[in-house]
Amino acid sequence: MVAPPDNDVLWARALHFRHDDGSPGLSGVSLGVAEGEILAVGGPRGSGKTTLLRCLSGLVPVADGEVWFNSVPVHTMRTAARERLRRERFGWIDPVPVLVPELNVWENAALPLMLRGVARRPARATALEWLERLDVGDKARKRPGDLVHAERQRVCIARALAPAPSVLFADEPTAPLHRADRRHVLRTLTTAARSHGITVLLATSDADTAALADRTVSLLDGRRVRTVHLPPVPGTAETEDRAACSLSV
Ligand SMILES: Nc1ncnc2c1ncn2[C@@H]1O[C@H](COP(=O)(O)OP(=O)(O)OP(=O)(O)O)[C@@H](O)[C@H]1O
Repeated sequence: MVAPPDNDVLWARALHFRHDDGSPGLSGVSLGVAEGEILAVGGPRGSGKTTLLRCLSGLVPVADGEVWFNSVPVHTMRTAARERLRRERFGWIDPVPVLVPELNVWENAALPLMLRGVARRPARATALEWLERLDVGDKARKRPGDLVHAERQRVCIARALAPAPSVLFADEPTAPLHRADRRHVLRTLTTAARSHGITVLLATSDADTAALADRTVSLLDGRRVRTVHLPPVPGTAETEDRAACSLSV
Protein backbone atom coordinates (compact mmCIF):
# COMPACT_ATOMS: atom_id res chain seq x y z
CA MET A 1 0.00 0.00 0.00
CA VAL A 2 1.69 3.21 -1.21
CA ALA A 3 0.71 6.44 0.57
CA PRO A 4 -0.74 9.23 -1.60
CA PRO A 5 0.96 12.54 -2.42
CA ASP A 6 1.19 14.86 0.62
CA ASN A 7 -0.64 17.76 -1.02
CA ASP A 8 -3.83 15.77 -1.68
CA VAL A 9 -6.33 15.96 1.17
CA LEU A 10 -8.41 13.23 -0.44
CA TRP A 11 -7.12 10.58 -2.77
CA ALA A 12 -8.62 7.51 -4.39
CA ARG A 13 -6.95 4.78 -6.39
CA ALA A 14 -8.61 2.21 -8.66
CA LEU A 15 -11.96 2.43 -6.91
CA HIS A 16 -14.43 -0.27 -7.86
CA PHE A 17 -17.87 -0.48 -6.32
CA ARG A 18 -20.86 -2.79 -6.75
CA HIS A 19 -24.27 -2.05 -5.25
CA ASP A 20 -25.91 -4.63 -2.97
CA ASP A 21 -27.95 -6.00 -5.87
CA GLY A 22 -24.75 -6.61 -7.86
CA SER A 23 -25.18 -3.72 -10.29
CA PRO A 24 -21.94 -1.84 -11.05
CA GLY A 25 -21.44 1.58 -9.45
CA LEU A 26 -17.79 2.48 -10.10
CA SER A 27 -15.18 0.85 -12.35
CA GLY A 28 -11.61 1.81 -11.48
CA VAL A 29 -11.93 5.50 -10.57
CA SER A 30 -8.74 7.27 -9.39
CA LEU A 31 -8.48 10.92 -8.37
CA GLY A 32 -6.77 13.35 -6.03
CA VAL A 33 -8.25 16.47 -4.44
CA ALA A 34 -5.94 19.22 -3.20
CA GLU A 35 -6.55 20.98 0.12
CA GLY A 36 -9.01 23.85 -0.31
CA GLU A 37 -9.86 22.80 -3.85
CA ILE A 38 -13.44 22.93 -5.13
CA LEU A 39 -13.77 19.93 -7.40
CA ALA A 40 -16.88 19.37 -9.49
CA VAL A 41 -17.79 15.74 -10.18
CA GLY A 42 -19.74 15.92 -13.40
CA GLY A 43 -21.58 13.45 -15.57
CA PRO A 44 -25.12 12.59 -16.65
CA ARG A 45 -27.74 11.03 -14.38
CA GLY A 46 -26.74 7.58 -13.21
CA SER A 47 -23.07 8.03 -14.08
CA GLY A 48 -21.91 7.30 -10.51
CA LYS A 49 -21.45 10.76 -8.97
CA THR A 50 -23.35 10.00 -5.75
CA THR A 51 -21.70 6.59 -5.46
CA LEU A 52 -18.25 8.17 -5.78
CA LEU A 53 -19.03 10.74 -3.06
CA ARG A 54 -20.38 8.01 -0.80
CA CYS A 55 -17.19 5.96 -1.24
CA LEU A 56 -14.85 8.94 -0.74
CA SER A 57 -16.69 10.09 2.40
CA GLY A 58 -16.56 6.64 4.00
CA LEU A 59 -20.36 6.39 3.96
CA VAL A 60 -20.05 2.98 2.29
CA PRO A 61 -17.13 0.60 2.80
CA VAL A 62 -14.70 0.24 -0.09
CA ALA A 63 -13.78 -3.38 -0.75
CA ASP A 64 -11.84 -2.91 -3.98
CA GLY A 65 -9.51 0.09 -4.31
CA GLU A 66 -8.16 2.70 -1.90
CA VAL A 67 -9.42 5.93 -0.33
CA TRP A 68 -7.08 8.13 1.71
CA PHE A 69 -7.86 11.23 3.76
CA ASN A 70 -4.84 13.32 4.81
CA SER A 71 -2.58 10.31 4.18
CA VAL A 72 -4.72 8.06 6.44
CA PRO A 73 -6.30 5.03 4.75
CA VAL A 74 -10.10 5.18 4.95
CA HIS A 75 -10.66 1.90 3.06
CA THR A 76 -9.18 -0.13 5.95
CA MET A 77 -11.06 1.72 8.72
CA ARG A 78 -13.70 -0.04 10.77
CA THR A 79 -17.27 1.31 10.72
CA ALA A 80 -16.93 3.24 14.00
CA ALA A 81 -13.75 4.99 12.83
CA ARG A 82 -15.41 5.97 9.53
CA GLU A 83 -18.40 7.31 11.44
CA ARG A 84 -16.12 9.40 13.66
CA LEU A 85 -14.27 10.72 10.62
CA ARG A 86 -17.54 11.77 8.97
CA ARG A 87 -18.86 13.36 12.16
CA GLU A 88 -15.68 15.29 13.01
CA ARG A 89 -14.11 16.17 9.65
CA PHE A 90 -16.67 15.83 6.87
CA GLY A 91 -19.88 17.58 5.89
CA TRP A 92 -22.58 16.30 3.56
CA ILE A 93 -25.37 17.99 1.59
CA ASP A 94 -28.02 15.81 -0.04
CA PRO A 95 -30.04 16.84 -3.10
CA VAL A 96 -33.19 16.78 -0.95
CA PRO A 97 -33.41 18.58 2.38
CA VAL A 98 -33.57 16.25 5.38
CA LEU A 99 -34.04 17.95 8.74
CA VAL A 100 -35.16 16.79 12.18
CA PRO A 101 -38.84 17.83 12.29
CA GLU A 102 -38.98 18.02 16.12
CA LEU A 103 -36.15 20.60 16.29
CA ASN A 104 -36.41 24.20 15.19
CA VAL A 105 -34.28 25.59 12.35
CA TRP A 106 -31.35 26.88 14.41
CA GLU A 107 -31.24 23.68 16.46
CA ASN A 108 -31.05 21.69 13.22
CA ALA A 109 -28.24 23.90 11.91
CA ALA A 110 -26.36 23.68 15.24
CA LEU A 111 -26.64 19.89 15.48
CA PRO A 112 -23.26 18.94 13.91
CA LEU A 113 -21.51 21.51 16.12
CA MET A 114 -23.12 20.13 19.28
CA LEU A 115 -22.24 16.57 18.19
CA ARG A 116 -18.64 17.78 18.04
CA GLY A 117 -18.86 18.94 21.64
CA VAL A 118 -19.56 22.67 21.12
CA ALA A 119 -21.77 24.09 23.92
CA ARG A 120 -25.35 25.09 23.05
CA ARG A 121 -24.84 28.88 23.25
CA PRO A 122 -21.80 29.18 20.91
CA ALA A 123 -23.30 26.51 18.63
CA ARG A 124 -26.46 28.63 18.38
CA ALA A 125 -24.46 31.79 17.60
CA THR A 126 -22.54 30.03 14.80
CA ALA A 127 -25.69 28.41 13.41
CA LEU A 128 -27.48 31.79 13.34
CA GLU A 129 -24.55 33.37 11.48
CA TRP A 130 -24.72 30.72 8.76
CA LEU A 131 -28.50 30.87 8.54
CA GLU A 132 -28.18 34.64 7.96
CA ARG A 133 -25.65 34.06 5.18
CA LEU A 134 -28.04 31.63 3.53
CA ASP A 135 -30.89 34.17 3.88
CA VAL A 136 -32.96 32.07 6.28
CA GLY A 137 -31.93 33.79 9.51
CA ASP A 138 -35.51 35.02 10.04
CA LYS A 139 -36.72 31.38 10.10
CA ALA A 140 -34.42 30.36 12.98
CA ARG A 141 -37.25 29.67 15.46
CA LYS A 142 -39.56 27.94 13.01
CA ARG A 143 -39.91 24.19 12.54
CA PRO A 144 -38.75 22.67 9.26
CA GLY A 145 -42.39 21.89 8.45
CA ASP A 146 -43.16 25.64 8.37
CA LEU A 147 -40.56 26.28 5.65
CA VAL A 148 -40.86 25.80 1.91
CA HIS A 149 -38.67 23.16 0.26
CA ALA A 150 -36.03 25.61 -1.01
CA GLU A 151 -35.70 27.23 2.45
CA ARG A 152 -35.19 23.81 4.02
CA GLN A 153 -32.34 23.17 1.57
CA ARG A 154 -30.73 26.48 2.57
CA VAL A 155 -30.89 25.32 6.20
CA CYS A 156 -29.17 22.05 5.19
CA ILE A 157 -26.40 24.03 3.49
CA ALA A 158 -25.97 26.24 6.58
CA ARG A 159 -25.86 23.11 8.76
CA ALA A 160 -23.14 21.58 6.59
CA LEU A 161 -20.99 24.75 6.57
CA ALA A 162 -21.39 25.72 10.25
CA PRO A 163 -18.75 23.35 11.64
CA ALA A 164 -16.28 24.32 8.82
CA PRO A 165 -15.61 20.70 7.86
CA SER A 166 -12.27 19.71 6.29
CA VAL A 167 -14.15 18.28 3.32
CA LEU A 168 -17.69 19.08 2.23
CA PHE A 169 -19.45 16.55 0.01
CA ALA A 170 -22.23 18.37 -1.82
CA ASP A 171 -24.47 16.14 -3.92
CA GLU A 172 -26.48 18.36 -6.30
CA PRO A 173 -26.83 20.86 -3.41
CA THR A 174 -28.95 23.38 -5.28
CA ALA A 175 -31.24 20.89 -7.05
CA PRO A 176 -34.34 21.94 -5.04
CA LEU A 177 -33.79 25.67 -5.66
CA HIS A 178 -35.27 27.82 -8.37
CA ARG A 179 -32.82 28.65 -11.12
CA ALA A 180 -32.65 32.31 -10.04
CA ASP A 181 -31.67 31.32 -6.47
CA ARG A 182 -29.12 28.70 -7.47
CA ARG A 183 -26.31 30.99 -8.46
CA HIS A 184 -26.57 33.08 -5.29
CA VAL A 185 -26.61 30.02 -3.01
CA LEU A 186 -23.73 28.38 -4.90
CA ARG A 187 -21.71 31.58 -4.67
CA THR A 188 -22.35 31.70 -0.90
CA LEU A 189 -21.26 28.08 -0.62
CA THR A 190 -18.10 28.43 -2.71
CA THR A 191 -17.12 31.78 -1.13
CA ALA A 192 -17.58 30.29 2.36
CA ALA A 193 -15.53 27.24 1.37
CA ARG A 194 -12.71 29.38 0.00
CA SER A 195 -12.59 31.72 2.99
CA HIS A 196 -12.59 28.81 5.48
CA GLY A 197 -10.26 26.54 3.48
CA ILE A 198 -12.95 23.88 3.07
CA THR A 199 -12.29 21.33 0.34
CA VAL A 200 -15.47 20.70 -1.65
CA LEU A 201 -16.57 17.81 -3.82
CA LEU A 202 -19.54 19.07 -5.77
CA ALA A 203 -21.56 16.47 -7.68
CA THR A 204 -23.51 18.10 -10.47
CA SER A 205 -24.83 17.42 -13.93
CA ASP A 206 -25.19 21.16 -14.54
CA ALA A 207 -22.41 22.88 -16.51
CA ASP A 208 -23.12 26.31 -14.93
CA THR A 209 -22.68 24.83 -11.46
CA ALA A 210 -19.48 23.02 -12.46
CA ALA A 211 -18.11 26.30 -13.83
CA LEU A 212 -17.87 27.66 -10.25
CA ALA A 213 -15.41 24.89 -9.32
CA ASP A 214 -11.63 24.99 -9.72
CA ARG A 215 -11.64 21.78 -11.75
CA THR A 216 -14.06 19.16 -13.01
CA VAL A 217 -13.72 15.39 -13.27
CA SER A 218 -16.38 13.71 -15.35
CA LEU A 219 -17.93 10.28 -14.94
CA LEU A 220 -19.77 8.10 -17.40
CA ASP A 221 -21.08 4.65 -16.48
CA GLY A 222 -18.93 4.63 -13.34
CA ARG A 223 -15.69 5.49 -15.14
CA ARG A 224 -13.70 8.72 -15.28
CA VAL A 225 -13.84 10.21 -18.73
CA ARG A 226 -12.43 13.23 -20.41
CA THR A 227 -14.96 15.28 -22.34
CA VAL A 228 -13.49 16.57 -25.56
CA HIS A 229 -15.30 19.44 -27.26
CA LEU A 230 -15.02 19.15 -31.00
CA PRO A 231 -14.95 22.28 -33.12
CA PRO A 232 -18.15 22.88 -35.09
CA VAL A 233 -18.11 21.84 -38.71
CA PRO A 234 -18.56 24.98 -40.84
CA GLY A 235 -21.90 25.15 -42.59
CA THR A 236 -23.56 22.40 -40.52
CA ALA A 237 -25.94 22.56 -37.57
CA GLU A 238 -23.93 21.43 -34.54
CA THR A 239 -25.59 18.56 -32.68
CA GLU A 240 -24.78 17.63 -29.10
CA ASP A 241 -23.29 14.31 -30.22
CA ARG A 242 -21.02 16.12 -32.59
CA ALA A 243 -20.06 18.88 -30.11
CA ALA A 244 -18.71 16.68 -27.36
CA CYS A 245 -17.51 13.15 -26.92
CA SER A 246 -16.11 11.34 -23.91
CA LEU A 247 -12.90 9.35 -23.67
CA SER A 248 -12.07 6.98 -20.82
CA VAL A 249 -8.98 8.10 -18.90
N1 LIG B 1 -28.63 1.37 -4.05
C1 LIG B 1 -28.50 1.05 -5.34
N2 LIG B 1 -28.70 -0.21 -5.77
C2 LIG B 1 -28.52 -0.55 -7.07
N3 LIG B 1 -28.15 0.32 -8.04
C3 LIG B 1 -27.94 1.59 -7.67
C4 LIG B 1 -28.09 2.04 -6.31
N4 LIG B 1 -27.80 3.35 -6.26
C5 LIG B 1 -27.48 3.71 -7.52
N5 LIG B 1 -27.55 2.66 -8.35
C6 LIG B 1 -27.22 2.66 -9.77
O1 LIG B 1 -25.84 2.97 -9.88
C7 LIG B 1 -25.60 3.86 -10.95
C8 LIG B 1 -24.95 5.12 -10.46
O2 LIG B 1 -25.87 5.82 -9.60
P1 LIG B 1 -25.51 7.19 -8.89
O3 LIG B 1 -26.69 7.59 -8.06
O4 LIG B 1 -24.21 7.05 -8.21
O5 LIG B 1 -25.36 8.16 -10.15
P2 LIG B 1 -25.47 9.74 -10.24
O6 LIG B 1 -24.52 10.16 -11.29
O7 LIG B 1 -25.30 10.34 -8.88
O8 LIG B 1 -26.94 9.96 -10.74
P3 LIG B 1 -28.04 11.05 -10.33
O9 LIG B 1 -27.60 12.33 -10.94
O10 LIG B 1 -29.30 10.51 -10.92
O11 LIG B 1 -28.09 11.09 -8.82
C9 LIG B 1 -26.94 4.09 -11.61
O12 LIG B 1 -27.05 3.17 -12.69
C10 LIG B 1 -27.92 3.76 -10.53
O13 LIG B 1 -29.15 3.29 -11.06
